[in-house]
Amino acid sequence: MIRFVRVCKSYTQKDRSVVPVFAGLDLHIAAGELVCVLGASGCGKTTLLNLAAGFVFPASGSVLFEGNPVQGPGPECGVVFQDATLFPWLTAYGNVAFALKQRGVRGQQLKETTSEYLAFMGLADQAHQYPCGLSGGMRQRVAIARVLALASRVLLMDEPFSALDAHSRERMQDELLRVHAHAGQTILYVTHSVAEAAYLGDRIILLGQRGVLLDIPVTVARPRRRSGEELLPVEEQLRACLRQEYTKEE
Ligand SMILES: Nc1ncnc2c1ncn2[C@@H]1O[C@H](COP(=O)(O)OP(=O)(O)OP(=O)(O)O)[C@@H](O)[C@H]1O
Repeated sequence: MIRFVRVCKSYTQKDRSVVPVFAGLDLHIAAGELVCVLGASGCGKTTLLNLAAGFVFPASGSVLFEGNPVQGPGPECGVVFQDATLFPWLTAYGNVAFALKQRGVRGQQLKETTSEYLAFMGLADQAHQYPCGLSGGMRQRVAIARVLALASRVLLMDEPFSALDAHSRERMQDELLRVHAHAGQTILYVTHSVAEAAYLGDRIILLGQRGVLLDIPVTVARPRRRSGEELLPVEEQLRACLRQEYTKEE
């Protein structure tokens, strides 16, 4: 569904120095896959999502969505960042409805879809609260409800739960798995947590300074046990690879 073909990407800093990020990255993401992306800080995880979303473009090579070059942000991709970016002057309901209105949804369908997705994320009672009256977890759930309501076929998630407390994070991870099992979106999920990647991923990609270091499937059946012994071999493989990468940097 998404293909990165010999993608080269670098950034020019203010002092004109060039930071190379990808030099010939090849990656294929199949429809319906939940792919977790791990890697040391600065290796290009966010850049990978931004390329898939059409927020930035490769210097050479191509990023393809169903065979066509990604030419800019489109309705097929929903993006969730680390901190929910909600309009503070709109309620939870207003934030979800606004996104739907942008897509031309009106009238009864607008009301029904907005309410349905807020309820799906457990926010029916908070629908008329403004973001400042919601907890961080609730704001993040509104952001996810907004993306899900748009029925994007691809979800690009950049450390979406990292600002949450441990309990909320686990709940949100399970909600994401429930949504994925229900709607089968293709998900690219950036995380710094080996345990989170092993718990969520169908497949884990470990990025390093020289591109993809590891690309492994997680074949453990769901529901998985958090840090269960079935996941240990995957976690250990990832940790060993990350350790090596950090050692090289030092
Ligand atoms: N807009 C930009 N302008 C200049 N340099 C950038 C820009 N965006 C990213 N970079 C640089 O590109 C490299 C990759 O950044 P990116 O944010 O993709 O990494 P990351 O793996 O997501 O990092 P982290 O885990 O810390 O979020 C970094 O060295 C970063 O400083």
